[in-house]
Amino acid sequence: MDPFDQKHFTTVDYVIFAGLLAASAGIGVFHALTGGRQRTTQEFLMADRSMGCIPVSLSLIASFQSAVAIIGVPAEIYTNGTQYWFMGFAYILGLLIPAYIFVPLLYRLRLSSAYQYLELRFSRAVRICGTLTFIFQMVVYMGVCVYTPAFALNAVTGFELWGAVLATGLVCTLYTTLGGLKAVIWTDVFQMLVMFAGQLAVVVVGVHQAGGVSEVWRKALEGNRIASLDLNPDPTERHTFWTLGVGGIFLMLSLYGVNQAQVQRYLSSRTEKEAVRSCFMVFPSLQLTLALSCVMGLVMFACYCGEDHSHKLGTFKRDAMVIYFVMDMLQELPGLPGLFIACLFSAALSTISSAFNSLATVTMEDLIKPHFPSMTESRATLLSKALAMSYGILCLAMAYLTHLMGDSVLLVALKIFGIVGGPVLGLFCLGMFFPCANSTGALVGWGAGLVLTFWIGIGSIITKTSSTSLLPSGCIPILPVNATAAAATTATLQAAFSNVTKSRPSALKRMYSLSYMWYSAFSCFSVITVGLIVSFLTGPMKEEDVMPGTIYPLLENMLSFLPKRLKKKLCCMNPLGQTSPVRQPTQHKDGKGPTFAAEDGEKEGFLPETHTTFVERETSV
Ligand SMILES: O=C(O)CCCC[C@@H]1SC[C@@H]2NC(=O)N[C@@H]21
Ligand code: NA
Repeated sequence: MDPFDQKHFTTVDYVIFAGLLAASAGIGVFHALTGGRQRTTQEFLMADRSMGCIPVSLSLIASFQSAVAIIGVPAEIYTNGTQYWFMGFAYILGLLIPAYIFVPLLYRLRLSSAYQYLELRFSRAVRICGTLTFIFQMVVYMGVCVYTPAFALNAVTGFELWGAVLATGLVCTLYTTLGGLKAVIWTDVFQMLVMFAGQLAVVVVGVHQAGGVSEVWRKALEGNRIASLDLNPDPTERHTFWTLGVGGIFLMLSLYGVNQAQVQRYLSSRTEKEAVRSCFMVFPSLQLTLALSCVMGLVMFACYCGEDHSHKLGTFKRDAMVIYFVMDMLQELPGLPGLFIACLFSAALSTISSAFNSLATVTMEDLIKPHFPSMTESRATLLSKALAMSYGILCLAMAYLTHLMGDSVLLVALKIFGIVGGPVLGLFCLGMFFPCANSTGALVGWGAGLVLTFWIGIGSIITKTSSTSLLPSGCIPILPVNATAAAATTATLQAAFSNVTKSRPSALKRMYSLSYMWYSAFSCFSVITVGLIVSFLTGPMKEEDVMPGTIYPLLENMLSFLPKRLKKKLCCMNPLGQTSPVRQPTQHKDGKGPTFAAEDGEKEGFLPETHTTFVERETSV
């Protein structure tokens, strides 16, 4: 069969695709007409803080599992082998740390925006920096998420590119604007199920067509796509156990620990326990989606033997190959191509709707409400809806920008999280774990982290040092490039690689070739290091000046074995020399702000002198 013949949809496929859009829109309308009918920002942005852990956990995954992962991961496995699967190790600490540290601390502060924490701990300026960084990250990321499925489809099936982008964007904007966070969470649940079904169908049919599991395994071994445990400590090595298993932890923390889209879901849970439980429940489903996409890559390899011509045709084509493979596999089974397309757009819709809603939330809570405290509830809700709409339009524009980026979509998305998400993670870690950090230190640290990681990220793109390892290819080429040209290209590339290893790369070159999986960790540590140095230079913060409930006593817990004097030096204890157990506010039952557990002689449930809750006291002072 001519490998270049475009795959065409049957009516069944279009019906399934239209069904997905209709069902999503329906859920949006349902939540606009029921409950409180989205009349308050508490409902529109926080789902009335009434959600259970099952929908929240599925929505947490769907928010950062877009078409990028659905087609980017199989393309990665197909080209470079199963090394990427070690990302699964990062999910362990990447979810345990949020469950034990970030979620309880942020939940008890009863916030709406995660970045309110930065004002409570540091200053208004630090909060604005966190908010603007988040907005930048999500707007760029949204562009990639809208563009990926539409582009890949157009490349393989001639599916009308901008028609798909428009349909996705409009339906998404509709139900996000109508139904608020409740609609976004429940559509995420529905779309997550469609994603599982679509990926499973491709894997089951693919394994069958490739001749069974043992056949897939044998071919993957022959084409050395089964990666061994690579403990190479070299940080410029793109994918090793360290870059994925350890570097990936910081990537996960920047998403599942401090990203507004995820924090908003924790805060929308009906109790702190539900929020923590939803974090734990993410783990098995996340491992399942990772396994499905990795196996899809191996099955694709078994069918096409991994002829790697992506370097010749630009890596973007590599992502389109996955769609080609799927259409090729499911061609004879009417309805399954439509199911996979529905899976692709479910992945995109669930991520984009989460992005719209969280962008509208932080814009309202962090940038607008502080300047218009007297704004009425109805106006605030109307403005939130207008914001969700305008972010929808903006994201269509960003989709076009993605058209210009040349990398594989998975790389683009993960680099964005590293470069932009890492510094925000650094800000939260600086605030939570180092009581002596002050807001000047936080601001300078944040700036340093952003500049440094942007510099490395841009540098790696310009000098093209992000090494895409060219594994030896298999047998039949997928895309009909003439053999001689391909052989010539591979030969010149190998020659190029050989002389690179001969000449000693300069320090700058080595810095540019830092694996993109280290960006999150690198920027996080830069922010903390610079933040602490500047804090000490400008007068460290005193323990009693730090807002209670904004510190996680990590340092004290870790240093508990040290003599008191040394601890006093290290993390500026109060003058009495003992570490005043930082009093964590407890969540008050009747929905008022956090209060503190009574100490000896104090009245249970309220702060001793003022009998007001913690938040009221602070604002009344
Ligand atoms: O799928 C996307 O839109 C972005 C790529 C994956 C983002 C990170 S990678 C670790 C974690 N696992 C996921 O499925 N998503 C996040
Ligand atoms: Na998604």
